[in-house]
Amino acid sequence: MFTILIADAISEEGLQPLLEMDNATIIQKKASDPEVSLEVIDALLVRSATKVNDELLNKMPNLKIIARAGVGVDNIEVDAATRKGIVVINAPDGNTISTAEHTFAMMASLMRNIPQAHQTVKNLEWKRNNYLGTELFGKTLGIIGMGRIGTELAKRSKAFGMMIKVFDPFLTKDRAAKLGVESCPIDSVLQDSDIITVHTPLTAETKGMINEQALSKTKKGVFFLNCARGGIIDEQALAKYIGIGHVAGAALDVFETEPPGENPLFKFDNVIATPHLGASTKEAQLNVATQVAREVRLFLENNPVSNSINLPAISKDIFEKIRPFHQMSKQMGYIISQCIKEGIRELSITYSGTVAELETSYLTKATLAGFFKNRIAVNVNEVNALLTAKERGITVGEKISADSYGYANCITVTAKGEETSFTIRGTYIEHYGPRIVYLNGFNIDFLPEGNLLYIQHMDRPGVIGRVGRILGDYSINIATMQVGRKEAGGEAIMVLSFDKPLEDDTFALLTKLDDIVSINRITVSE
Ligand SMILES: NC(=O)C1=CN([C@@H]2O[C@H](COP(=O)(O)OP(=O)(O)OC[C@H]3O[C@@H](n4cnc5c(N)ncnc54)[C@H](O)[C@@H]3O)[C@@H](O)[C@H]2O)C=CC1
Ligand SMILES: O=C(O)C(=O)COP(=O)(O)O
Repeated sequence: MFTILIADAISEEGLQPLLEMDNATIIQKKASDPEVSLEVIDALLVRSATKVNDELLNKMPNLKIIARAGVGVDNIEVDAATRKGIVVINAPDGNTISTAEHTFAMMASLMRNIPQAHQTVKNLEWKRNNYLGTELFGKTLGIIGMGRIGTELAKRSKAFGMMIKVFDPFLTKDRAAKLGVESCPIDSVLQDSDIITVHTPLTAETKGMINEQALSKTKKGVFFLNCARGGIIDEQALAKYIGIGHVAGAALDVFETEPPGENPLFKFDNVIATPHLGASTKEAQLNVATQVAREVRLFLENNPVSNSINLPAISKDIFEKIRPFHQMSKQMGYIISQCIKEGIRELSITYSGTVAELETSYLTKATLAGFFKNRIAVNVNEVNALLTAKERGITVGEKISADSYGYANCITVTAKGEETSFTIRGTYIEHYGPRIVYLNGFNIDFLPEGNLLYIQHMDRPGVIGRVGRILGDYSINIATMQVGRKEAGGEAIMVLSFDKPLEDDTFALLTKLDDIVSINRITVSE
């Protein structure tokens, strides 16, 4: 049973995929509501109002996924979520049109003084001479950030006869040409534009990117728009430049603090504002809610998600192909972790045969997840596997090899510690399942599941019998048993499986037997 918290106002109609789940309880309350038991929540859905910070995440140990029903994830501490292995997803294109339309509406309103004039009419005033506007036609619009919203705004503005200059370091010349915009350095956008609008995410790099220095490079009489994020345009600097009459006006949908409270910009009649309404249309809200609700459901039902911020996208088709290897990789990581008794400094994984053509990086992360399970307190999964390895100084290597040891596919994992190293190899056989075919120098063949006992011993008569006798004396049923050796009379291994975990006292007796080199209890769950 899953518990899903919808912490902000999200379209009920869009939430249908979640509401229809019969194994989920949906709670629609603020995360700060004392009635909400944060510790049981599996999935959290938010818009921009809820601040998902480390403090909140620490109260949600069961949380597996955070869904942002919108684009900007600056209200979510993605690094903190990643460290905790929590997947973060958003709805990247559900509100693009609405936000582009809102930006355009703000631009048109600003240039024609519509909000100010509207208010005077309602106050029974008729001040036609106070509101001389400016045409959009023939003006240069400077767009900083030419992503989805910037692009849709450019299309609409071109239809109004505007010239478009764009600054976006990730925009290629080809794409700019296709869109009919001029791609140029930021200073050129600042110097030549009549109206400047920002459409970047709020990041360390974009925060305050329109500061006093940038404003000083603009034309006198320039207009500014911010329908992206408060803070991209420095509010104090903007107020100063409006105050001295350099900036002719500004239209703002977003603020450094929301709600903004007292703000130096509000005293200017040529500043118009909306309360973060860019995405507030019926259509956008239905789109974003449906997108995230579908993704959260897919995720909870163990399927891949496409719009993750901290996990590489993987299609359902590809995921279906790697699913068996994914499980086997986790199992191998988990087995290695129980066989090598020290901390490791290196984990290298070699893929051969058909598996080498699949998304191997996902499998590498699964191997690490298996390795860290039970070694560290944090839940490690594909989201935080590489980060966790890095934090612990473990080098992770991935190789493709042409030698698949006669199998259609195989994965070889080697872990190296200071003193020891351990190698395991597995193959997946269609209609038969995963098999471990090599353990630290020995060919073998066993199913990596359940309660296993891995014994390294000398290949001498009676060893297997002595092990069997102790198990028999304690009424322990051996489900399967596999043996392997390099040469007669040398070292050998046996791997046994049981229906129940082996008790401590039985295990202790086995460790005392002659000719046993090492003995490991291994549990492979999932
Ligand atoms: N007011 C509202 O209600 C809404 C606001 N937004 C905001 O709008 C932003 C943009 O949304 P989309 O266009 O959908 O995102 P997007 O990811 O499609 O586009 C962002 C663009 O900014 C560019 N960029 C990143 N760093 C840059 C930099 N330092 N300088 C110049 N360009 C840079 C990227 O290359 C990308 O092309 C979102 O991050 C969000 O904060 C989004 C939706 C609604
Ligand atoms: O999608 C975005 O980035 C937005 O800013 C929309 O925010 P909201 O969901 O309306 O709080």
